[in-house]
Amino acid sequence: MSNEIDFAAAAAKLKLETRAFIDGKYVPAASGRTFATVNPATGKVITEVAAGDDEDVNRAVAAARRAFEAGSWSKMHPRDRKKVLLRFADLIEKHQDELALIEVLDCGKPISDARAVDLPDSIETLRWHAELADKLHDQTTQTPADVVSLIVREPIGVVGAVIPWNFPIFVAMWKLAPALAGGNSIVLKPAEQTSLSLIRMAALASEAGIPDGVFNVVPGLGHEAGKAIGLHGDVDCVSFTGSGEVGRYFLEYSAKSNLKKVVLECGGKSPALVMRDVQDLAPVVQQIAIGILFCQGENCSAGSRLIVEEPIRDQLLEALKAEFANWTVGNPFAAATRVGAMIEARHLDKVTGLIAKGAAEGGKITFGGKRILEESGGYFVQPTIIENVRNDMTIAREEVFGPVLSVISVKDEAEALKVANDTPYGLAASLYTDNLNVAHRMAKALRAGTVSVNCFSEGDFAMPFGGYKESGFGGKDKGLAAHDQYLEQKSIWIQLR
Ligand SMILES: NC(=O)C1=CN([C@@H]2O[C@H](COP(=O)(O)OP(=O)(O)OC[C@H]3O[C@@H](n4cnc5c(N)ncnc54)[C@H](O)[C@@H]3O)[C@@H](O)[C@H]2O)C=CC1
Ligand code: BAL
Repeated sequence: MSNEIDFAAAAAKLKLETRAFIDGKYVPAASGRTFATVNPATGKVITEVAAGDDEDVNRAVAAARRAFEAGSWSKMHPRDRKKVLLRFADLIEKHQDELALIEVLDCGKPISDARAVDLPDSIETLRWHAELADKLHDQTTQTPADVVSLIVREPIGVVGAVIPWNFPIFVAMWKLAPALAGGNSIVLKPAEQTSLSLIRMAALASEAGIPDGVFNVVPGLGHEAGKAIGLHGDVDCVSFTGSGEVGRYFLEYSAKSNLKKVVLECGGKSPALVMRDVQDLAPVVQQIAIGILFCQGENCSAGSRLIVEEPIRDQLLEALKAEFANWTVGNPFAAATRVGAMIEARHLDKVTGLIAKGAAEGGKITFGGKRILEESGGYFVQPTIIENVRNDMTIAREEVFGPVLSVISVKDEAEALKVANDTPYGLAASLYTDNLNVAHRMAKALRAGTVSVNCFSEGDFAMPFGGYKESGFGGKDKGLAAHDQYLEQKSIWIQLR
């Protein structure tokens, strides 16, 4: 497939599975209800998806628990689990064109992103965690001669994974890969906007040899299926990515039910800081643009606040506007498209509403700022730059989750850090400087879970990812740290006789 017509035509021919996947089988929702899933680039209904609720979650959790207790996965030799997960990765790779098309259809993200980032990174993430299945050793401690101590790690049990719509397969993989590698059973709830790719992936998990009941997918609405997972007394851990509002619900659900472990990744308002010493602005503007425009800004770590030292502000903004002009917005199936559609009409309204508020509170829109391509029926927003932003304005405080960059000028490094850290969030920050001392000093001072220097990056799958402050709670995705979320630690103290 090499051109736009191929991608669109191939997407039109997809045979989409829309049912839940419970105990190794596709099944309709127990209630028989469905909900519509919409193509964000056309506003048209793609298909109807099973609307799982309490009953479906109960069935999925029961299947997950049965499988866990039976031990066909949880007690399998870790080396064999590794082989199955590597087969799962191979199958995803074999079907990656199809999965990328589904992702684009349901998410409105550019096909170039889905093919170059979402799918390959998901596959590599799965492989990396699979490889760890037989390499994470237990520990011992120094003891008296007549004692043996063991610190062993055991799978936590049934893991609920509640997934957002911006990176359905990718974020799901951040959770599934370490959880499965550790021997857990999973009940996964995709975001209602983007259920299709994860429903499809369930069949590949089964084909790879993951036993029935270990990998379940229950599509459904947040306040039904999501809430049912959160409140379920037999779910041991929930790993969630999404809004802070819903993250807080999961803490409440846990408190009201079985005190299940809760791990939250709740977005951000990440700064991109540009220091006056930067000599070559060309690579910097590219990275700033990627930071805010990749995935049309629907990215938890999006660099949405540009904090720039006054002496280089005008030069930087001029170059940045030229760079923004290169980011083609439109049909996500077109190979040249770099900015797709906002996920849904409600989100489009949120993004355009925040842009308007930014202007009303004193910001100056100097690039973009409007909904475009309305005739397509899709939810497209222009890449947007708002200047003269103060850090106390709504546009600088709320997560926009769109292609909207707020520009805040500062006098010096101290003010840059003060503004960067003056946010309830703390997910990520990127920093541009040619001075190694400035880089180290500021990287240490930034209150964020990930700091990238001279690039916009979350780091690869080996790097832990999660936020400080209201951006994160309870653990990290990715890296070795991700395994801790899904493993209990047991101390065994043996008195020798
Ligand atoms: N990666 C991130 O950091 C993400 C951040 N967001 C932020 O959240 C804002 C709103 O987007 P939404 O789709 O409304 O995100 P959301 O937080 O409502 O949705 C995320 C997941 O939570 C589930 N959910 C929703 N309500 C629930 C409830 N009451 N109980 C249990 N589960 C529930 C959803 O079905 C979905 O699977 C966005 O504008 C963006 O600012 C949204 C998605 C991802
Ligand atoms: N940046 C990938 C994860 C997320 O946006 O939720």
